[in-house]
Amino acid sequence: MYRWIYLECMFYVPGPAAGRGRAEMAAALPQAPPASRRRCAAARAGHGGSSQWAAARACPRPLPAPSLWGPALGPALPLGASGPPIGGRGRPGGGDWLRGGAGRPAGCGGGGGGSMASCRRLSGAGLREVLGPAQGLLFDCDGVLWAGERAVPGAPELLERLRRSGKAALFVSNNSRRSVAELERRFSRLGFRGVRAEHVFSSALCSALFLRQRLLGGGGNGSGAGRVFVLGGEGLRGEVRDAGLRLAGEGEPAPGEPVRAVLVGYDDQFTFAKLAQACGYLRDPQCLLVATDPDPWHPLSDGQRTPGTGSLTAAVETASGRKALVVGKPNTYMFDCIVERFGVDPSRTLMVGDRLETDILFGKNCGLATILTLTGVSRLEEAQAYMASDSAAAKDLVPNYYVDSIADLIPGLDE
Ligand SMILES: Cc1ncc(COP(=O)(O)O)c(C=O)c1O
Repeated sequence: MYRWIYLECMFYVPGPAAGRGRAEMAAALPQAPPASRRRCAAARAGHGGSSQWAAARACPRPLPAPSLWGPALGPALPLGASGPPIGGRGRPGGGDWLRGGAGRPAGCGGGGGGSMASCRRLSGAGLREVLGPAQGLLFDCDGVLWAGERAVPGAPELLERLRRSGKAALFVSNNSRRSVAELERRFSRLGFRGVRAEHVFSSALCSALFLRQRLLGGGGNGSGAGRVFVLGGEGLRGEVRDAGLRLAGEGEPAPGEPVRAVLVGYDDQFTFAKLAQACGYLRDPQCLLVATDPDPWHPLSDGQRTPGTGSLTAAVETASGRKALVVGKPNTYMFDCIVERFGVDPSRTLMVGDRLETDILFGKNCGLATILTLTGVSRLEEAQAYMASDSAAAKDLVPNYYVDSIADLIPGLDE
């Protein structure tokens, strides 16, 4: 039986952002203090702050089993004392680290990590070749597991078959609309059995962890840390509160208490007045501008599109003259959160997504082999166009493999 392997305190470079154009898409996360290893060693030695939590946050341990559904899983490590090191694997500027591979794991199976993506249909014997050595898969949610309120046919069965094959599954979503608790209920409602909130890494959760790290430095209860102005709904606001931070406009502000961050998420009540308020806070250069995800738009069932967080972030960036730090895919921060909690071996982990500019680039940035599924946003022709391009940046958007639907992966798994 396979097991996730804990990679102790690895250092990566946060991925350059992409989505609506890599250059102007949100910046990679800022450089972190090179504290990860020290933190880990200190926590193990009992100097990690609030003991058990600090140790757990600093030093994730291998899971007892890869199954993330059953009792065999064992407890997930708590995420919450500090969040993973910010950009802890980084080196200044992000630059062209994708080419060089310093600190990056070797490729997985058919060419994750540093090797060239091939955009090959995954079928027949190739399915077993790729899925066989994998210890686990990361799944994007919308467009991969479900579309709106309908599960992709065969998707619940695939997760069940992965569980029976002893392979883990975790979920990475740029959707900042809902809390992970709400997402857990959604999994259940759509027929996905046994998925728990701690298996889900949303841009709302990870943004809250990121802000906690930046504003509280991994400890404290939020008092005196200043407040966060959130452009977003209750799901996002709840994650920020749960991370121990206080929201602008709620409760009694202490006299002179500053707003230390503006967090832009999906806000379907976005207004000119809110934009102006955000810009007012951002006049203070100490006030962070953070966005949950770079998604420019989302498809609707009638073929129309609805604006995504990336559109709102662009408005705030333009009006404030500031550049947002974008936490969600393709930035590697979500993967850092996963590694902190579960510890995974990137060289034996596959990333499955439907959007080239976020999911596939995220997989690439994290050193994972990637599978594009054609049930969502991106088309095969787009991947082929990126592959034909002379631009190295475009080639980073090419998946290693593609399938028509994730149900096509089922024959590659043992009974
Ligand atoms: C507001 C919002 N953000 C982001 C996403 C993308 O989510 P995912 O990363 O799960 O595809 C969606 C998908 O519907 C969405 O509605």
